[in-house]
Amino acid sequence: MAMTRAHPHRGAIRTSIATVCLSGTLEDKLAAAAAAGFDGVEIFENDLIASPASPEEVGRLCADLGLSIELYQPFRDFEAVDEDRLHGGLRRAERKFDVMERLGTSTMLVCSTVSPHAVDDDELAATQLRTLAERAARRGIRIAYEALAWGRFVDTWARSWDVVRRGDHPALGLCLDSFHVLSREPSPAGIAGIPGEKLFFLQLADAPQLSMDVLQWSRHHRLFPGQGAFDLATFLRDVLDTGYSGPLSLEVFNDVFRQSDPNRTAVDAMRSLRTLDEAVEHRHRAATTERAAARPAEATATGPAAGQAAGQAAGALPVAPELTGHAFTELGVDAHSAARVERTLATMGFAHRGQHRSKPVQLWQQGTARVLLNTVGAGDEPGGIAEVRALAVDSVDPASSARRAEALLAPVLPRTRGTAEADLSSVAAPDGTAVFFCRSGAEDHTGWLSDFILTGTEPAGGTGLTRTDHVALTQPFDWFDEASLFYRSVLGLEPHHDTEYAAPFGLMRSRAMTDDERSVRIALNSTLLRRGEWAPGVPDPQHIAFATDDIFGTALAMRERGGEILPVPDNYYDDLDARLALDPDLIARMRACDVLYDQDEHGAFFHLYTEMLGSRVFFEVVQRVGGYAGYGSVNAPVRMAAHRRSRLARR
Ligand SMILES: O=C(O)c1ccc(O)c(O)c1
Ligand SMILES: [Mg+2]
Repeated sequence: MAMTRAHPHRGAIRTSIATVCLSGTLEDKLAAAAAAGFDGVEIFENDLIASPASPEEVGRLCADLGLSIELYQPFRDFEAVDEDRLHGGLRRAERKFDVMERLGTSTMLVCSTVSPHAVDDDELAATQLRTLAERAARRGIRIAYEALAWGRFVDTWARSWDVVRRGDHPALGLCLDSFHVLSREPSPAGIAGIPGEKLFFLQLADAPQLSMDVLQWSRHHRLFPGQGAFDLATFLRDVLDTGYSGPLSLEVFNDVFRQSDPNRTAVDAMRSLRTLDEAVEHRHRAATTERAAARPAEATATGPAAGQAAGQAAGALPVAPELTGHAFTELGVDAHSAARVERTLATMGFAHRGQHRSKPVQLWQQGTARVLLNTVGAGDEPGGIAEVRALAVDSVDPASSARRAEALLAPVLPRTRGTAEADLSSVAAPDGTAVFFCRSGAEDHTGWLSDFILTGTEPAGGTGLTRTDHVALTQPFDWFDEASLFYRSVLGLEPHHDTEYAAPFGLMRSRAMTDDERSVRIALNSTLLRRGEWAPGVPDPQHIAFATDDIFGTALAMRERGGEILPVPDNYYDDLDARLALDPDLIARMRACDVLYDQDEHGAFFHLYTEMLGSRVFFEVVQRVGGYAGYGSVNAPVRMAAHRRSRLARR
């Protein structure tokens, strides 16, 4: 499906995905690309070679699926060689042109050579590419030349552009691949100066910032835009400014995606492209506004382009409505765990405020922190099931939030609606967690609280908890990048906290996302490697963190009510003293209350944990002082070891 928004310089943007991004056979990949709504594909040669279908049949299959074949790739190690090798290369190319003709595609990607037989002579490379382009042109084919970041000689976009310019043939143009460009030059200058008609193809990929061999980086760690560290919005903005009118094509080599359900990966890919498109649009608007402000006399000149973009935006992705907080978090509990979770909530100062009119769901509340306990069938988990089933955010416009989620291909969950029950929209996150969009204070159905028969009585004094600070979910290794893009794009959050740390049962990776106002925070954790069978910690723990303005007051009040706080070892406090030389009285108070500590350039962070409740859930209490932006992940290994210890003690 073509993106409905048009760039001011051009028509509707076509979307495309390289078959190499997806797992399976060529047929699996094409079906997945089509189902996710892509307009076209890049056919990766190995996928065709392994297919029993003839090129004509593949062409027809694509046509039947509504996919255009945007590119055939890769043609390698052609240029800057001696005459013999040139003839061999031209013969090889003619055979591939035959295949392309049969497929019905007209752009061939040629990667800059890595051959030991090539020579360092750009003039020769240009001349030979021109010969290739002449042959291609006779067959109605174009050559898109791409600099691999590890090319033997041509290894930057600037040098590939120089070769293309020297080659000077209408059927010879450039392929830009954001990975090769941004892995070498995070903010490349000059791309916008390439004439759009010489830019034949654009491949998009993101990647995490890694210090490693660039070929390994590219072949194993590429990600979809928005999942890594590259500034793709600025890059794409520059490319579109050239007047480029080809497709936006994703080309991601990734070890996990190569093994994942291609339908799922293709949806992730499309979500990424739609979100990138939106980010580019923001850049465009910001730039237009800046220009208009700087040069008022020219405001009318920039007006029409901006107007056109804004007009086209109707029907595009609904902007992410402002979020105002966590509305509730729903825990699934069973007969074994329910009593323990209820007792813990009570000792934390929560009151059982209401009962759902028709479902076995309790509402527990303190301040605006709300936990729903949904009794689910008994399982065979020791200690009982306790897990996060749903998280709900308060949105100023829940209907728009839901429309945005749908436009980003989030699976909409069926509404199980009874009489006088909230008609809340919810979608499924990649790990199955339901995400609800509410307006807790509203009178209409989004005011979901009216579904509960409230006890009427305000509970007598809590422990000082005011709101939900964050919800932390452990993601299966394979879904981490997908999940982080999901929460970012669907909820309009920005990632601002990415860390890795060594924990007792493996290396962990943590990424948190939040809105501008920091009213909703979601933290995702995962192991850095797939886990084996030895995973004696708590499998995939989840937690809800509640905010307090006085951690010591909260801790004492919890203890007065018989609450258990996760014990922290003395070694921890000795180290805190050694590292940070905090006021000894403060350390003594933390030690007495099992409160952990962290600080950053903005402020300080105090936090404490409960024991593990049932299979995988625990609670945290946090106090942020002076704009501390993190999550205390430096202390997570201490917490994990403590949870392990108390689990063993309870056996
Ligand atoms: O890793 C490679 O060989 C390879 C092939 C084709 C591409 O477009 C690319 O970016 C990399
Ligand atoms: Mg490429």
